[in-house]
Amino acid sequence: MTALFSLYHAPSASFPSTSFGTPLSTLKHLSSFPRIKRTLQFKRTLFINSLLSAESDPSVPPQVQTFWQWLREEGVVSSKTPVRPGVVPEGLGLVTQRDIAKTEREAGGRLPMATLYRHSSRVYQFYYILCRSEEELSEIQGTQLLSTTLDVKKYVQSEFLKVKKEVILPNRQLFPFPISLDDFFWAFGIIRSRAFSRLRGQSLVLIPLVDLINHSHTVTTEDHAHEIPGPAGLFSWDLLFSLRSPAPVKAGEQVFIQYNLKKSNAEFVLDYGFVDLMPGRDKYMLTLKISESDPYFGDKLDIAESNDLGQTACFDIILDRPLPPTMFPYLRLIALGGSDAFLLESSFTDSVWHHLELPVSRANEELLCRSVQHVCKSALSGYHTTLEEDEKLKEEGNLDPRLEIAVGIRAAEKKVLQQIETIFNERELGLDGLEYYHDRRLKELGLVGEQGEIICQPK
Ligand SMILES: C[S@@+](CC[C@H](N)C(=O)[O-])C[C@H]1O[C@@H](n2cnc3c(N)ncnc32)[C@H](O)[C@@H]1O
Repeated sequence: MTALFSLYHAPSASFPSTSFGTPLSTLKHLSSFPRIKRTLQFKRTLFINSLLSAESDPSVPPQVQTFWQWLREEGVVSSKTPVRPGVVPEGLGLVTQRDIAKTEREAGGRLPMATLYRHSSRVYQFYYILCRSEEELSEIQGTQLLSTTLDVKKYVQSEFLKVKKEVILPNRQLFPFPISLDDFFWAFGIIRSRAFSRLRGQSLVLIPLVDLINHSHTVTTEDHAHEIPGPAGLFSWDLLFSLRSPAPVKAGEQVFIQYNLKKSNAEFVLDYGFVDLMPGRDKYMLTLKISESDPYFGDKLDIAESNDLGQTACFDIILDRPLPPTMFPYLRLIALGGSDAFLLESSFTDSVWHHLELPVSRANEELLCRSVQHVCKSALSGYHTTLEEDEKLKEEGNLDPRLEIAVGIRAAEKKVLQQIETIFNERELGLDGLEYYHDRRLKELGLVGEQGEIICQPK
């Protein structure tokens, strides 16, 4: 693995594993902008002669050429740097200047951390989901992506008001122009899509140049950021942050990393502005809840909690994958009542979950099937198009890229909902053929004959 860049983070601290984007929960814990150290030290001596410098590549925007030139003057990059900025289908990217195959030696230079350059709108054409008009957002009407987007928007808006009051207004002279909510959305987007996260106890770092690296679904490891000891100045030694290509790359090709293996396509759109081709990213989150008005609420909650679930449980349903294993027991627990309520008695405390892993009674299984079918139907009725209409639009092609993403997201959600519906429709049709708690109990007691008949005396 070749190190593309290595850089020093002052003061020294450990760099645990790194990837782009950070969980929203992490951001929610930040009451204001994350504190970002102002200086970084890049390693000074880097790899091989440039075949084509960024400043001689006319397709690279002038701001990036100026930036690259400045990096050269600062000694951050040199003729030996193995990559250069290049114009690629994903906007800008890092293109190799020679074959990259194995790890080599590095040294350091300095780079002001606050140096950020605004990208052309082309690169970020998908990004501004937070800034999209009502009309554009209506294309994802009914989707979980829309509700998450609106929640995030509300959160960022409230953070903006706080930052404006506590930081911007009292320090007006520090800002070259008035900061609007849209500027704040832009900054939020930059951090979400470009910052390295999970560094040094959850802080975020923005690293210009390194952040030009794009994502590819063909990369199956998030192993690209490393912490290595090395020289951090003339007389100092520290831990260096090193970005490495996860795979060998031929000269002139683009280097990619894997941004995140776990995120859904909706999260990809929200964080990075594109959908990924990796299978398993199309998901629908089904939220199930034990109602407070349930006469057995307390008992059910105890059982859920002793099995690492709660009053509310969220299940990620993935397209073309089986349902999460704990979903059926939880559904049976919610639906438990009537003559099945004996399972909630204290004598069953230790075994109830085991019983819920298999069908309890016809009534219980039928109730849960109907409830899930109802949830799916109601979710499907919230979209303003049908799956067939979406598929037709996709087939016709020539969609505006933003619309293509919207259609992709809403079609994927509908496919998952239809998949869930089909599973529960088929289950309902097969209710008569299932074995329930009492059947199993009679078998255990030896009260069922060869032909399935109930016998009076144990065999
Ligand atoms: C960390 S930046 C990478 C550099 C970026 N391409 C640029 O021009 O500055 C992340 C952004 O690059 C774009 N990007 C990265 N990988 C992509 C991919 N596989 N497909 C489409 N866009 C991608 C998205 O706009 C994403 O938000």
